[in-house]
Amino acid sequence: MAERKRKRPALTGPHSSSPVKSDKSSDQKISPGTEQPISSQMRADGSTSPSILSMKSDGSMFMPINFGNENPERSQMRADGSTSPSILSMKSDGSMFMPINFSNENPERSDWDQSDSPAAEPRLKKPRQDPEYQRDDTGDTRLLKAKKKLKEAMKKKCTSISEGNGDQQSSLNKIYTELYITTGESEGPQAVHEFRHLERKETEASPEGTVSLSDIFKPLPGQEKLHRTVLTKGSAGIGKSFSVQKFILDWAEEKENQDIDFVFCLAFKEMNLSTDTKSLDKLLTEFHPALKSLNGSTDYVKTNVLVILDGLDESRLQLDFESNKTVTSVSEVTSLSNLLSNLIQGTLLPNAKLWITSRKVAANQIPAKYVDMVTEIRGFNESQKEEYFRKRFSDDLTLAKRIISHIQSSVSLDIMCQIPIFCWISSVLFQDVFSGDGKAETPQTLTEMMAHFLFVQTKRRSRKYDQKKTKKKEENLLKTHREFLLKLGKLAFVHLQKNNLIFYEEDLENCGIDINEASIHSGFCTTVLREEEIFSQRKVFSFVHLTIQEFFAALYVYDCFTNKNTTELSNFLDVKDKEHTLLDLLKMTVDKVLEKKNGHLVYFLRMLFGLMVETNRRVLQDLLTSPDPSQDTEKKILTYLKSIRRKTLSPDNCVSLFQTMVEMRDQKVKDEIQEYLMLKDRSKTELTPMHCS
Ligand SMILES: Nc1ncnc2c1ncn2[C@@H]1O[C@H](COP(=O)(O)OP(=O)(O)OP(=O)(O)O)[C@@H](O)[C@H]1O
Repeated sequence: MAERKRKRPALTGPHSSSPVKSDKSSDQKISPGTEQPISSQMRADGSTSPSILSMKSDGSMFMPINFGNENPERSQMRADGSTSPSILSMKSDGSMFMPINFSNENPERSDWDQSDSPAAEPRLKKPRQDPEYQRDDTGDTRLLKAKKKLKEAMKKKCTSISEGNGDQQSSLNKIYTELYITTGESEGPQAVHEFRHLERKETEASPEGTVSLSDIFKPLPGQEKLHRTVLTKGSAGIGKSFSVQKFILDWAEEKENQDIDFVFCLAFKEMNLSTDTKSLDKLLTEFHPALKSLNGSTDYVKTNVLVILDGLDESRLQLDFESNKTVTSVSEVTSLSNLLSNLIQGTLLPNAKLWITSRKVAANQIPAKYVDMVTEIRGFNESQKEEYFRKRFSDDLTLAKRIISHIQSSVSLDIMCQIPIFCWISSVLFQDVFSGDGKAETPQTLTEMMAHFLFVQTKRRSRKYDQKKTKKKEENLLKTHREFLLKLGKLAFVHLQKNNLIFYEEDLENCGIDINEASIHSGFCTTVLREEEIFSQRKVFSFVHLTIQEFFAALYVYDCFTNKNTTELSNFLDVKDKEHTLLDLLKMTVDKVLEKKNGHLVYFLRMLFGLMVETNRRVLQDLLTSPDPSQDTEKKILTYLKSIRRKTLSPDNCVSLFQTMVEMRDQKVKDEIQEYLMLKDRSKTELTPMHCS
């Protein structure tokens, strides 16, 4: 019923003790009651036209593979050639004219009076003339108070994070490593990282087209006006949610973006839990109880607001931009999907900044005309990757060095580690390997990497919690835990189909999982007890990262396929009446996944097919059954994949199939692309859509 998460903010992290700078913006930007609000967001020409943006020209489809970002700013231009942001009359929001709420003149003075707190903000030097300020003869206002409370809450939420070992929290500032972020987007939907090394020098040499996280709302060189909506794309585990968390933390710690008064973060995976209608004000307050101190006033809409919508790909809402009901007031009650589509269109909170993050395959749900700037997180470049390991193992730099050189010794591992989630998995994996006998295995594919990860986590869990350890048990580690691991696989698969990433206790029980066992199986499924009462204070569970849920789902389906246990899959494939061969089942799965528009099962497909290859699953031999070798299924399914690629496929699907073949260690397409890139005169060579995508 709920969805899951990939990186999750610590809900109970300690309060940061970092010094808080004085809030220079607080007496400048908040202008409640004035008719001259946040001028920085206004178009100089006063126009109210929405932005129009071509996210990807059709032409790009058949251009030579562009692993870099040859024309990064193309996608930021409006159709009229201007780069100006959309802007809208402040007055379009009915709430602007709501009477100021005098019902609670000075309700929580004592809370606000925290002048002894290190985080206390300086008071306003001069009393302001507008009524909202006059009501408070000390100059403290409810807005300032709410802003301060919000910053404190955000700091608490974002200071530490759980990266996977449920029992261990890390400081975000300590482990956060700068990411390579470009403006515009790469041409290939999501496979770019597979070959990025081929042109790494080129991209790293030029900072052009790159943007720092804290600058995404600042105008680009040559761009005079600010943009309202930024869409940040990136593949799974590339660091989107981590970036969101870091952006918020820097704001809350008053290090960056102090022109923004309120930062609200709405994660789609959490919004999926909300079923009732509500106003935007109610939604924001549910997610950010700091707003409660405004006692119902919606004056914050007159300040500089940033709303972050994180993880669009995790959304189960149908966003309708064509025939949705127009909503202009934050107090108007409507459905959640209506609220969000109006927010994205700019009819709701027209003056707010909006930041949407999404995996690439799901990002096209938002019409280009509602996006002013596209950025893409491309993961770590060479030096950032090394920096990551040095930070993670700052107390053992020799280990960091060994891991870095080990990763660099394998081309595929090196490429995989451009994606931060794999740096994390590698650090878990190689910490274990290098503290053992030193005979490190070098995973070559995503599936193999995940298989090693599962093995290491199971071993850790066993060391920590298994009371009666016997040598035999250790040797048959995966066999011992097989039943539990496959139940987790079932949970992963059942909910992946529905794009559910957060589960309740009853969801676990429905899959036969003992809650206590799930809780101690940290590293896979972490217990999260919400600190805030968002919708209900209930125990919720999620896989540490979506990629891990996808891998578990693949394990489960692989097991069902190879053991002919297809009754469990009848909701997924039409397998009721007939017995099907493994090859049939795999073919049906490809067709089913390619049918899906949002691409949310493609990583599952990739790893399911990866498991068909013996080398990828050798570390899991006690857990999984091998297919009958006489059927030659591996070869036949590869032939099938190659035959599909000749049919008309979307670029995203082409890439998914390509990645699936790479996962099955088929080198053909990869070799053809490399050959092409070596050519002196590429113009004479004809490329297929598969190569281009
Ligand atoms: N900048 C970073 N510094 C250090 N570690 C990072 C960074 N970005 C990501 N990571 C690591 O990668 C993991 C995945 O990152 P994150 O959850 O942000 O990815 P995502 O892009 O939101 O993925 P998905 O689309 O699957 O949700 C994090 O849990 C963390 O371990």
